[in-house]
Amino acid sequence: MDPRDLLARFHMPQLSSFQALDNYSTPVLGASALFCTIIAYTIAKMFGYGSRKNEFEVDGKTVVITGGSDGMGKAVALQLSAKGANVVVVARTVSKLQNAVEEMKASAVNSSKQKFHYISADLTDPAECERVIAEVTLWNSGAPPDVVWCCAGFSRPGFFVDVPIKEHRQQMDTLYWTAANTAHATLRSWLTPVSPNEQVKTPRRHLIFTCSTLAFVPIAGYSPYSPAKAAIRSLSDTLSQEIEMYNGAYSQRHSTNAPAADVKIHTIFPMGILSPGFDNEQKIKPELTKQLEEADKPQTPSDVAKISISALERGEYLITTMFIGHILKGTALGPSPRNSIIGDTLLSWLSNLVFLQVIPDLRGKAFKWGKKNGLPTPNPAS
Ligand SMILES: NC(=O)C1=CN([C@@H]2O[C@H](COP(=O)(O)OP(=O)(O)OC[C@H]3O[C@@H](n4cnc5c(N)ncnc54)[C@H](OP(=O)(O)O)[C@@H]3O)[C@@H](O)[C@H]2O)C=CC1
Ligand SMILES: CCCCCCCCCCCCCCCC(=O)[C@@H](N)CO
Repeated sequence: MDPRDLLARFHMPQLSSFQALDNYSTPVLGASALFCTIIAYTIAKMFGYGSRKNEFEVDGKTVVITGGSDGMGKAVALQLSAKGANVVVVARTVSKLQNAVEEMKASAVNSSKQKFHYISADLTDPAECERVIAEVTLWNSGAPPDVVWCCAGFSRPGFFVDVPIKEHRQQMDTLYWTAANTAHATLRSWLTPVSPNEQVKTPRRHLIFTCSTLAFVPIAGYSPYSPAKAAIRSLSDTLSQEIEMYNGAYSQRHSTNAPAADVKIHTIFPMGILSPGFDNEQKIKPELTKQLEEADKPQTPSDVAKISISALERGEYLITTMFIGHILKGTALGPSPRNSIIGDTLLSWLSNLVFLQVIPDLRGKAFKWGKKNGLPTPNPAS
């Protein structure tokens, strides 16, 4: 059939001709122009154009980074040091922490003013998290840190039945509990009531979690890991609501007991990060998992850190670091607070259309894998 007949059948104007514009009424053109402007404005906003205020000012502030001795955590530590922050890195291995402190000193923007410190602690132990916050407060002349960024964690991939149940529990400890313990100790310190006459001007504080897009979209072979990351996302959403009660009380600080500062919660959802932890997980990752995540092109720790910090500076809450990550978030926004009502709504519509294809595709690939290769051989680490 002649394509022009097809267009005619659907009453569509022939777009090859400029005269086609005459076929539209002024209101339709006006509405389209308005719609395009809103989209352009939203996209410009997403990339930070036009917003002057930095919502994540770290110059002269004190920042604690768990998992700050390696990978993404270390990259964050170096970049915040380059922006003038005093930084404390926390992890277990002392030698790696000492290296990170040396590197932070080298990247400091004002080395005479900035201070750096490390604390060796296993954050799966809640008492250790209390100690970290107490030690940092002492080191910071009695003031709690301004920013706490939870980055500790690693992935132990494998199929659910192949991974010993004890190791599933260990992943929950390493991922969820290191974050929840740190958040608990931090918020207990930040939310201590201060009486109106003891209030001093204190800048907004930030608690940041590091999740993974696997919290939005699970992939076969990550069952030890994804549930723990999904739990962090749920904790983050709960806290983002709960903290509003304290922020509300803070708004009345001159007449009633209230915390010393406003608090904001944020969560980062990276895709693959080319870190030492990633090299380890690749060694034991099932081949099917590698195939299912092949659309992911892992980013360098410093790219992930840079993109995350820029999003924090724009004041975002749920933060993804690349296009596919935005799509994965868009399909799972659920009840989470939005960064932009229009942008996130359009993103979720697009993502939900894309996922009509992705859901059966992932399951189909898993089925085909079993049909072709039979049962998996449990990997050597299990
Ligand atoms: N790599 C990836 O592909 C992705 C990673 N992520 C997440 O991003 C974050 C950073 O990952 P990545 O850059 O790979 O990190 P690395 O694996 O390279 O480093 C992990 C850091 O966490 C510390 N750590 C681990 N366990 C504990 C513990 N029990 N107590 C205190 N510190 C601990 C490590 O130090 P030490 O061992 O000395 O304690 C190290 O500093 C993690 O939360 C990870 O789950 C998210 C998406 C993708
Ligand atoms: C256009 C849209 C297509 C969507 C296709 C779906 C692809 C899913 C990719 C999932 C990638 C998961 C990366 C998580 C990395 C991670 O957290 C681990 N490395 C742990 O360390």
